[in-house]
Amino acid sequence: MRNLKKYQGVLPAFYACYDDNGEISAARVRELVRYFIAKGVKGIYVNGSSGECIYQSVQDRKTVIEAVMAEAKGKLTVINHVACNNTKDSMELAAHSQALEVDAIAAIPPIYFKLPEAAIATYWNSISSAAPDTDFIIYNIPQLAGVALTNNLYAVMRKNPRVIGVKNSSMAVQDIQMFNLAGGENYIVFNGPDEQYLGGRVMGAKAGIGGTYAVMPELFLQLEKCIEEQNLTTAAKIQYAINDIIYKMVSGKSNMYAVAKEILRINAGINIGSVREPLTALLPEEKYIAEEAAEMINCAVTKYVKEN
Ligand SMILES: CC(=O)N[C@@H]([C@@H](O)[C@H](O)[C@H](O)CO)[C@@H](O)CC(=O)C(=O)O
Repeated sequence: MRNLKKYQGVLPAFYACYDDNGEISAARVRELVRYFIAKGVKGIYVNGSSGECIYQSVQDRKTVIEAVMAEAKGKLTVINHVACNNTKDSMELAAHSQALEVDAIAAIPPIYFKLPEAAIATYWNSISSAAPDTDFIIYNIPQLAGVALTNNLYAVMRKNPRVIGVKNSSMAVQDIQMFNLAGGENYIVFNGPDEQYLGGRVMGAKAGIGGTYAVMPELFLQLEKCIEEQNLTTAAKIQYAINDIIYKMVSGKSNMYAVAKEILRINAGINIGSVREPLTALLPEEKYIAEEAAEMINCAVTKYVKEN
């Protein structure tokens, strides 16, 4: 049996940290890592959707994970997403990740062209072969990738001994139950949609990776604690508070990650820049959205964390 404990818990998706010119800032990456260490999360998921990987170069992504590991090694579980939508660059990032001794690499399927499952398996196994000593996590996010992981493809991938599980961001929580049943105790499923962290954990996910954890890690840690204690009544209340905050964050035209970065400036005094075009930066007339969400977070933390 594998020891998957280092993955079991709350793992915020790491944001892209840019300087004032929109270039990757290693210093700001390291500051955000220190923030997560101080918050007591289990680990971080780097260079994923929340990390704006789709809009970054291979060198950008190498710079990010190098700065992350300089600060996080030995202190956080680090999963690095390496898919680049072509096999060659993805393998280069996989090999680079192994050299840095990340805990695991992850990969979405190839996007744009809808490839047959055999081609997807070849793509993933080629990436994994470039990091032969590193755990491999399948990233299922059909609403963005346009390709869904099936039980058949998951069975094929479990023949690769480096595959340890699935980060499941599909909105159908039953997918978590399906993949958890298929893999059993020797594999892990991570819950992807933050709005259904509770549902995903109840249906079989043993951990969560999410794009909004960064602005409210205390709430997800308290939610996880309530789940572990089987206090589902309070767990539901915290999940509802989290969802109200997410709905506020996405209530305007500004990209959610631009809003999230403003919340970090307001609540944590951390400046990690804006978002990279074509994502929409925080519109001046929508700054109130971040301010109100920041206040909602502080109120929920006082109510569900500090008073307990
Ligand atoms: C479609 C999408 O981005 N899903 C997010 C969620 O965490 C999402 O941000 C959250 O549920 C808010 O809608 C994650 O599942 C993916 C993610 O965090 C990442 O890859 O960085």
